[in-house]
Amino acid sequence: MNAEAALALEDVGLVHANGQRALRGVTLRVAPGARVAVIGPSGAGKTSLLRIAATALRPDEGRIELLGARPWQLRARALKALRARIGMIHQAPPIPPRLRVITAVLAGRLGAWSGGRALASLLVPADIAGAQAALARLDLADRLFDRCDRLSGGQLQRVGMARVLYQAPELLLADEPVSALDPALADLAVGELIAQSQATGATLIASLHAVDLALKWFDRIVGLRAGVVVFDAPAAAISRGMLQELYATEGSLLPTQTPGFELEERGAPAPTVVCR
Ligand SMILES: Nc1ncnc2c1ncn2[C@@H]1O[C@H](COP(=O)(O)OP(=O)(O)OP(=O)(O)O)[C@@H](O)[C@H]1O
Repeated sequence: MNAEAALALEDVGLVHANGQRALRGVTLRVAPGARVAVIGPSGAGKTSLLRIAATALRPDEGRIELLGARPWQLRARALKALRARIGMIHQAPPIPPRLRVITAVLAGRLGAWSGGRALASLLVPADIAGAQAALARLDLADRLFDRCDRLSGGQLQRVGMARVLYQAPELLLADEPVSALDPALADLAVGELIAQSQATGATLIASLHAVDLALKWFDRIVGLRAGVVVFDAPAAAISRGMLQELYATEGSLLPTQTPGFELEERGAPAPTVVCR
């Protein structure tokens, strides 16, 4: 594998502890700074794929390379340092309910700070302006000192996103990051993830439920079904037929956030398309 990829998966397979296979023969190469959306029906393996990229799960088969390293060959300290360069936005962020919003956002940099600074920041918030700026990007600056258990699901989702924007990781992973947001906020939030990648050069890989959101914002779309990559193509080359086939198990109904979204048939895909 080439050391320059932000993420390189080669023939990766994953079987969950209960014997359920989630991924099979996944080969994917994402260059530094690239922006990739992963789409596919429920149970396709999107979360499993992102958790492998975040080193939260170890593949059972194949090889993974992350930011120039082979994570599962690293010693504990080096693996921790690698993880501090990766930011994961969860569908339901794992934030302790009693935490204040500001503390939850500042926690984004705990992995990069010294033990003393991290501890001090939990007691007295260190960078109020920085946390507020990250929240303002998601229209949430006025909730800075609220407790997280006083927030709605959509607000909490945006706090989780602000935390990772504040972290400013080299590899930004997002697992259905806007599933609890209304269409206008979802559009704003995905736009901010793209802006972050453009401003910092971070690689962005996001799984998205809404196909129209993926096509609007991302350069490259990976279609996953039953744990297998069925296409990997520039957004401009995605055709209605490819999407209908991807969502065939859901009656070919495309999940979109815009009612009546229609993708015009674009004919034969461009030559760069990889269909499996
Ligand atoms: N912790 C787990 N234990 C056992 N099986 C799991 C676990 N997590 C996921 N699976 C199974 O692995 C497969 C892929 O699941 P995954 O959550 O990765 O898909 P997904 O595309 O993210 O789905 P969704 O869009 O519904 O969130 C599914 O068959 C699922 O049932």
